[in-house]
Amino acid sequence: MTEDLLEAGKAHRLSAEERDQLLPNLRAVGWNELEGRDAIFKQFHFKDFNRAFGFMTRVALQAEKLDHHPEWFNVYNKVHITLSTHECAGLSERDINLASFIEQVAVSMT
Ligand SMILES: C[C@H](O)[C@H](O)[C@H]1CNC2=NC(N)=NC(=O)C2=N1
Repeated sequence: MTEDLLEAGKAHRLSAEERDQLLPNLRAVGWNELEGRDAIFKQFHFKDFNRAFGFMTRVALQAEKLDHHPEWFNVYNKVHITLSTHECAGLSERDINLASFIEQVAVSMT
């Protein structure tokens, strides 16, 4: 696996310029910045628990591959996800990449 894929190296908190460039696409599909914490958040709704858990399973396998894991909450068909990077105590490119992957999976599950 390439270093790119594993995103080896230290994560850095996104600069204001990087945020201006990277966040609008995610905002457009329902991701929002949390207040009081440097993280992004989105609520997903699926048809039923099977779809929700299938979605979570696919995200979990990718998260493990990337060594970057979501904070999430599930009840029945709802999944709430918060993304942030512990290493830099805030939002990094790893969160943007995982959010983009999560969007692809969500689209394929709805
Ligand atoms: C030791 C291990 O590499 C780290 O704890 C990884 C695991 N998963 C992680 N997930 C998230 N969201 N942020 C991290 O900084 C992080 N770090």
